[in-house]
Parts: sequence; structure tokens; C-alpha cells
Amino acid sequence: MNLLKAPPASVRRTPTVLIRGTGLLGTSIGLGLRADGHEVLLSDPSATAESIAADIGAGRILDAVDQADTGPGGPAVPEIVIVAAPPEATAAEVSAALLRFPDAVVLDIASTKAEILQLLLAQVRDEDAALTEADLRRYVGTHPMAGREKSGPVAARGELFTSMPWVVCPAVDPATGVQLSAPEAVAWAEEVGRRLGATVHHMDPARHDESVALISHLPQIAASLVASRLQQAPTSALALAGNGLRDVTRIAASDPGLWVQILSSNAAPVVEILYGLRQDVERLISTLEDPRAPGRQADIAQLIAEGNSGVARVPGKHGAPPQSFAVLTVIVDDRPGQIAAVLNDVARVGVNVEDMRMEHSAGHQVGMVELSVLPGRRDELAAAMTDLGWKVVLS
Ligand SMILES: NC(=O)c1ccc[n+]([C@@H]2O[C@H](COP(=O)([O-])OP(=O)(O)OC[C@H]3O[C@@H](n4cnc5c(N)ncnc54)[C@H](O)[C@@H]3O)[C@@H](O)[C@H]2O)c1
Ligand SMILES: O=C(O)C(=O)C[C@]1(C(=O)O)C=C[C@@H](O)C=C1
Repeated sequence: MNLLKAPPASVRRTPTVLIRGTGLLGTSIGLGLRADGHEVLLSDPSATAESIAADIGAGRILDAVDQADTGPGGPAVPEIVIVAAPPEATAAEVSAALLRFPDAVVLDIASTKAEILQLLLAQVRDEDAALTEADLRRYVGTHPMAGREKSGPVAARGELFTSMPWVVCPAVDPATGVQLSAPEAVAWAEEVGRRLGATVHHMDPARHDESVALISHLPQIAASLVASRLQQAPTSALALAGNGLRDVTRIAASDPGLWVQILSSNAAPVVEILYGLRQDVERLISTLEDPRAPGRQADIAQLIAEGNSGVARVPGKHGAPPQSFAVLTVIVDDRPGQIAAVLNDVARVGVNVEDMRMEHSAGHQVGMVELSVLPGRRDELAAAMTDLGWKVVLS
């Protein structure tokens, strides 16, 4: 069915979805939409990626019979196509999907948005290309602000998007600001995000790219730069690594191939931010070259305080105001089933866990399950867990 002529997205329907590109993101979306009752078709140039995605339950492979498109009553025809390909392949895949499935709404989820739209608009303007402005009515760019430092379908998680932002960037004509995506297509782009449990935000492609330069691309660069300092570090120094290093470097394990594409397509706003960072680093270097000279201690304190005020502005879950959670740590034996047992007992007490982290104590057969809860519930949970026989540490 053509979703631009169908009942609105808010009406409960489960359109058939084709996912083109079944890596980490495509497979995670497939798992999430399958759990929501959608029929999901999968397609990837890599037969391995496609069949792993199908094996772990993200959908079924778009096969030769589907591709023959035998019309009504025949094999499934996608009503929504989600392009989850690498950024540099995205515009071509979006364009191919718009042409091949002339009734489908086509979304992409690439990490940058302006360049993809530019490439699509260039095709529309190119008289030799088949794509028209009417086709673009069915296209909407989106960007799930959720991912992992791992790639490929094996790393996929159906719950990846729960409570995370899902940015919807309707296509706009950059010269006039006129929206090119049809409102019905935009409504389906939002609905897909909501059905995956995400929180929907709207932004035009250029503002989106400026925003992610700061909140996504800068953190990746910072993590990579810090972690690259570790390459020559003595093993004895690395053995001392605590949570500080782990918190700052998790995403340094991200795929270089993906990040070459992301940073290249958003270089200008990233460079602007790096100029500011360079100034701060230079200021800190000269301060620390003589840290006891007059005014220098205040300078160091100011730099750390500026970080305090920046981090205090990072919102909590569902885009809620910044919230700091209270943490309690439950010490468990390092054996199977312990985390499940802890969470079971927390559920019995009736306290919602906002975040959880597992740490192992080097050289000891114990693990530490760190539970973040609303500050007002921490003491109650600690008391109840202690009564249930757990060893609880408050931090
Ligand atoms: N990784 C993240 O954290 C994250 C988060 C949000 C958005 N994204 C975006 O999602 C997209 C996919 O990223 P990923 O992390 O799933 O990467 P991935 O490497 O895990 O998967 C990419 C998949 O695309 C396939 N592919 C390659 N060329 C293709 C083509 N021409 N057409 C269709 N598929 C093709 C690959 O075979 C692979 O299976 C990227 O555009 C990325 O910017 C990634
Ligand atoms: O959490 C991670 O591992 C991510 O890589 C997520 C992250 C991000 O910066 O938030 C990375 C790039 C994507 O475009 C979107 C999400």
C-alpha cells in the first residue's frame, strides 16, 4: 500500500519494512520492528551479513521471488524502506529504493544528513538521472542517536533505541527552506522511531549536522585521541586502569571505516569545534608548565569547573532535564546467574534501575554490580537488598 495515500501513521498498522544494509543498525532496527509486529525483509550486499541478520531473528531475506514483484496478493512489497548502509553509499541506495519501490516511504539513518540531501537534490536537478522532486516527497532522513562501538549484525540489539533520541530531518530545499518530504512520510519516519521505543526530535539537516559535530563527533575524536596515547603505555600502567579511563575511551573501539565517512562528510562544523578545543588545550599546557605561578591554580580550577557546568547540561533519559542518580553497589560472586538474581530482587523491592554497570575486581573472584537509581530510592533499596542477604556498598 502507498503510505502517502493510506490512513495516518498514528493509526495502528504494521507496514512491511525492507531494511537495506543489515549491519549493527539495520539488524537492530529489524529486531525492534519484528518485536513490534512488522514483517521485515532484509537485504545487504554481503550475503553473510544478510543471513546472520535473518538467523538472529531480524526478518527474512528479500529473495528472488520478492524481487520479481508479482503484484497484489503476490510476495511482500515493502511499504517502508530503511537504508542502513554506510554513509557514503546512502544517497545512491536511497535513490535506488525510491525508484525501485515507487509507493514506498524511504528513510535513511546515516549519521550525517546534509551531504546526503545535497546528493539527492543533485540527482533531481540532473536531467539524465531518473529521480524527480516527486520521488523526494517519499524520502525522510533520520538519525537514531544510539549505537555501539561494534559493527555488524552480531552486535545488534533490538532495544538499542529505547529512550534514545531519534532525529527526524525532513528533506528541505536549502535555497528556499521549503519542505520537500511529504507530511505523511515524515509522520511515518517519526512513527518508526516511536515503535522502536525512541524519543522523536525534529531538526533541519544543516542544524542536525552542526549539533552532532558537538555531541557525537567531538566525543569520538576525544576518545580516539586519548586512547591513541595508550598504544605505547607500559602494561604495568594499563593494569591500573579504573573507570575514568574506561568511561572516556569506550567509543575509541569504533570502526575506523565508518568514522572516516562520518567525519569527512561533516568536516566543516567539526573543524570549528576543534579550533576552540585547541585553544583550551594550549591554555592548559601553558598553565601546567608553571602550575604554581600566580593565577594558575585558579585557571586549572576554572577549566575543571567549566567541564562541570557543561556536563550538568547533558539531559537525562527521554530528553528529561539533567538528573543525577544515586549509585549503590552490590557485591556478587563471579559466577553465572548472579546479575539476574540481583535484578530479580531489585524488581521484588519495586525500585526502577536507571542504569547498571558490572565491574570485576582485578585478581578477586567477585563482581560489583553498580545500580543507578533515583536518589530518593537508594537507601530503601540498599536496606531491602541487605535484608535479602546481599552485600551492599553505598558510594
Ligand atoms: N554505529 C553506530 O553507532 C551508528 C549509530 C547511528 C547511525 N549509524 C549509521 O548507520 C549506518 C550503518 O552503520 P552500522 O554501524 O550499522 O554499520 P555496519 O558496518 O555494522 O553495517 C553496515 C552494513 O551495510 C552494508 N553495506 C555496505 N555497502 C552497502 C550498500 N551499498 N548498500 C546497502 N548496504 C551496504 C554492509 O555490508 C554492512 O552489513 C551508517 O550510515 C551509520 O552512519 C551508525
Ligand atoms: O554509543 C555509541 O557507541 C555510539 O557510537 C553512538 C553514537 C553517538 O555518538 O551517540 C555514534 C554515532 C552515531 O551516529 C550515533 C550514535
